[in-house]
Amino acid sequence: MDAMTFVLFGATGDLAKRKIYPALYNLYIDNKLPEGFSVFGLGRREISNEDFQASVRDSLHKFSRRLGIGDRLESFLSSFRYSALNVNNVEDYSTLLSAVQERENELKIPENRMFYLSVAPEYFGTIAQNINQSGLGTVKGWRRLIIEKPFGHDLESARALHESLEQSFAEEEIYRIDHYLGKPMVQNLEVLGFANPVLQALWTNRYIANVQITANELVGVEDRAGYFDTAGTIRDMFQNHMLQILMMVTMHLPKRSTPEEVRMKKRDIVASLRPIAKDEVINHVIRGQYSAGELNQSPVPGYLDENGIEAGSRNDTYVAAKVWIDTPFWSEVPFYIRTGKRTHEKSTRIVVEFKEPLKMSSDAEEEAAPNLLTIEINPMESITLQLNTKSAGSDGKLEPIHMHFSSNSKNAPEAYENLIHDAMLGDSTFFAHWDEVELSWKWIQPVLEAFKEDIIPLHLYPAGTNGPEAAHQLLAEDGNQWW
Ligand SMILES: NC(=O)C1=CN([C@@H]2O[C@H](COP(=O)(O)OP(=O)(O)OC[C@H]3O[C@@H](n4cnc5c(N)ncnc54)[C@H](OP(=O)(O)O)[C@@H]3O)[C@@H](O)[C@H]2O)C=CC1
Ligand SMILES: O=C1O[C@H](COP(=O)(O)O)[C@@H](O)[C@H](O)[C@H]1O
Repeated sequence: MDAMTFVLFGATGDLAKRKIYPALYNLYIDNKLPEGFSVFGLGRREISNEDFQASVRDSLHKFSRRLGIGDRLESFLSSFRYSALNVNNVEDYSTLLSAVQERENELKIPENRMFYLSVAPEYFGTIAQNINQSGLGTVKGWRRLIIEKPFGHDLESARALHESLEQSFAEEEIYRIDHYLGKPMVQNLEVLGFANPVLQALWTNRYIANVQITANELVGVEDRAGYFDTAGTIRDMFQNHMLQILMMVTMHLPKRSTPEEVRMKKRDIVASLRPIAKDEVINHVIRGQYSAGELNQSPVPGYLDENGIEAGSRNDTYVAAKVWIDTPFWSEVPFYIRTGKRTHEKSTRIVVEFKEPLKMSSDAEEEAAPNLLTIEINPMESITLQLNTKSAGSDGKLEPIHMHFSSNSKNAPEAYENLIHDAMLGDSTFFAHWDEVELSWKWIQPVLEAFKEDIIPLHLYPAGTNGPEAAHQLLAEDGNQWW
C-alpha cells in the first residue's frame, strides 16, 4: 500500500471518535497501514498535538474492542498531528498545506493525500473547492475524497451536491461511504453468487418466490433528533442501506469483478426498479412511527416524547415496502424490504424464500415448509439453509432441518475498517457510486413526496414490537409472511 497523508475534517467529532480512530487503530495493529502514514486532524477549536493525541487515546479506550492487544498505541498516536481549520477559510487550508508538506518531507513520503470529510454535508462542496483552490489538492501522487452520508436530502439536493463536488474531484477520486457495504456479510454476497454454482443456478425468478430484507433496530432516535426528525427512516436507512443491500443481493456476477463491473451491475438493478407513482405509494409502502412501549421489560417513550422531536411530528421511524425489479432474472419476484427503530430486536438479515416444493405424492396432503436461505448480517453473521426431511419417527412426516454456518464475527474487521482500507488501496467496489445514488433518489422521490404531503397513513406501533400490523398485511395480501 502507498505511503500517504490522511487528512481528517471533523477530527473532534462523534464519528471520528466512535468509528474512524478505532478503525485506523485496528488496521495499524493488523499491519494494514502503510509504512509512511501520517494523520492530520482538523476542527475549528484550537488544540495542541498532545491534546489531540490524548483525545484519540481516550476514544480508543472507550470505543476500540482491541486495545488489549500489544503495546503499540503510543507509536500509533505519534502519527497524529492537529491543525485548527475553519472549512470556510481558504487561508487555513494554505497553513495546512505547509504543515502537510513539511511532514511529507520529514517522513520522505510521496504526495498521496486522502481527504476524509467527517463533517456536516453542507460543507462537502466548500471543502472540496477549498482543497483545490489552496493547492492542497494539487499532488504529484494521488488524491482521494471520502465522504460521509447523507448524500443529499432528495433528488434535487443530491444532484446539486454532486455538481458542486464534480467541479473539484473526478468520480474515480470520490469514495461515498455506505457503512452497510463494509459489513463482512454484505461483502460476502458478491462471492456467494459467483463462488457457488448451486446458488447461482437457483438465483432467478424460476426458483425464488420472494426475497425479504429486514433491518430491525432496538434503538430509538437517540440524541440525533435534529437530523433524524427531518430525515426519517426513509432517508436515514431505506434510500441508502436498504437499496444497497437489494442491489448487492440481486446483481449477477459471473466471477470476482472489477469495481467498474460491480458498479454497472448495481446500476442496472436500481435502473430496473419498477417506478412507484406518488398516488400508488399507498399500495406499496407502509409508513410507521413508534409509540410508547416496553423494551426489556422497561417502559420506553414514544417518538413524540423523545428529546428534540417537533410537537406532533409525522416523521417515519419505520418503513416497509414491496418492490419489483423488471429484469428477465427478477420479474414477478416481490422484494419485501422493512426497516424500523425501536422494534423488538436488533437484526439485519436477508431471507430468500424458494418456490413451493412439489407435492410428494398425489394422495399425500403433506405440508412442506418452504426452503429458506437466511443470511444474517448483523449482529449475527451466519447463513442457514432450511430444507425438508423425513422425521425420525415412524410416521415419516416431513420436518424442516437447518444447515447452518456461523462465522466467528468477534475478530472480523468492522465495516469502517474494511472501507477505509479499501479506499487506501484505491478499491471503490464497496462504495456508493454516483449513478446508483442518483437513481436511488430518483426512484424514491415520489415516496418522499407522498410522505411530505401526508397522503398515506402513518401507522403507530408500540416500541418493542415487530412493527405496524399494516406491514404484515402488505405480505399477507400476497399470501406471504415475514420470516
Ligand atoms: N456520528 C455518527 O454516528 C454518524 C455520522 N455520520 C456523518 O458523519 C459526519 C460527521 O458527523 P458527527 O461526527 O456525528 O458530527 P459532530 O457534530 O460530532 O462533529 C462535527 C465535526 O465537524 C467539525 N466542524 C463543524 N463545523 C466546522 C467548521 N466550520 N470548520 C471546521 N470544522 C467544523 C467539528 O469540529 P469543531 O467543533 O472543533 O469545529 C467536529 O469535529 C456527518 O456528515 C454525519 O452525517 C454518518 C453516520 C453516522
Ligand atoms: O446509518 C445508520 O445506521 C444505523 C444502523 O447501523 P447498524 O450498523 O447498527 O445496523 C442507524 O441506527 C442510524 O440511524 C443510521 O444513520
